[in-house]
Amino acid sequence: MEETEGSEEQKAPKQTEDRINKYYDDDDDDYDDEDTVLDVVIEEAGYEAGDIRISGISFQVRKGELLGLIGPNGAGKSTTIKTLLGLLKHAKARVKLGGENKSYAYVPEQPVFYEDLTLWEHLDLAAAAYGLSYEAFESTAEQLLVQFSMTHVRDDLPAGFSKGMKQKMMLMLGFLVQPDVYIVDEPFIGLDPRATKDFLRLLEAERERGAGVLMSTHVLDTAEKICDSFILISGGKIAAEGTLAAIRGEAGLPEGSLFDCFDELT
Ligand SMILES: Nc1ncnc2c1ncn2[C@@H]1O[C@H](COP(=O)(O)OP(=O)(O)OP(=O)(O)O)[C@@H](O)[C@H]1O
Repeated sequence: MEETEGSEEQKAPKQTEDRINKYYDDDDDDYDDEDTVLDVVIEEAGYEAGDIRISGISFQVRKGELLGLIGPNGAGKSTTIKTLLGLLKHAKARVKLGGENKSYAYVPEQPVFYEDLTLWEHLDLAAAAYGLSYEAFESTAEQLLVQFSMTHVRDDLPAGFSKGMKQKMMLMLGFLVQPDVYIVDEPFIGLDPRATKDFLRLLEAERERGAGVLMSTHVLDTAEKICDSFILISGGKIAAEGTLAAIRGEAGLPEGSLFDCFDELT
């Protein structure tokens, strides 16, 4: 089986699971906030020894919270996500997962899939990797196919899917396993308005269930409407963080849109 369309750093959830768990210390006495589902402290990280690309980036995601990771091109958003997934060798970082099952799903920006597995087989594989019963898998997968208008391509190979359909498949794989934490890298590019709405509705339901979400995006008007708080990264460091009100305060724009604040602060 061959994987396509993603770099080595964009592996599907199962393959990064062991790496993220490596960082998790069950016996850590400092970790006593039961509402925190993701706790990240990145001292520094880069792709080569001695070449630091991000530093001093720390944040927490609580149950039900949607934290938006924003910043200009090259600011360090993807590097932050790769670091917290344990994909960068040159990183000084600490990542802790909380929640009921200490589970997470990573939805990469570039779809990653197996050439010779159908959409249904991908869902089946993800469900098996996360230990879902066949009954639970079947009913949730059927529901997701309907919700994302993908029932007609259930038994097709994703290589023949459009960009948006591939993106929908990645989102479905995440939603299928109902993790404690979603780590989503730029979900909106490629989705049509209907799919965006479907995605946001499902995300909202997952947040109501108690899942926390870290979402990197450039789509600031949507981010402004849906995120509880933000981290603005610029030049590999945190330039501003907090609620929209806090970001407005940092930018000196009390009525400013997230877009205007972003412009001012970067
Ligand atoms: N694989 C890589 N090897 C070396 N340097 C990299 C690699 N990927 C990113 N970088 C560098 O790390 C820095 C941060 O890049 P990163 O991809 O994290 O930015 P980003 O905020 O995700 O940008 P974008 O919005 O364009 O996706 C940049 O200087 C970039 O050139």
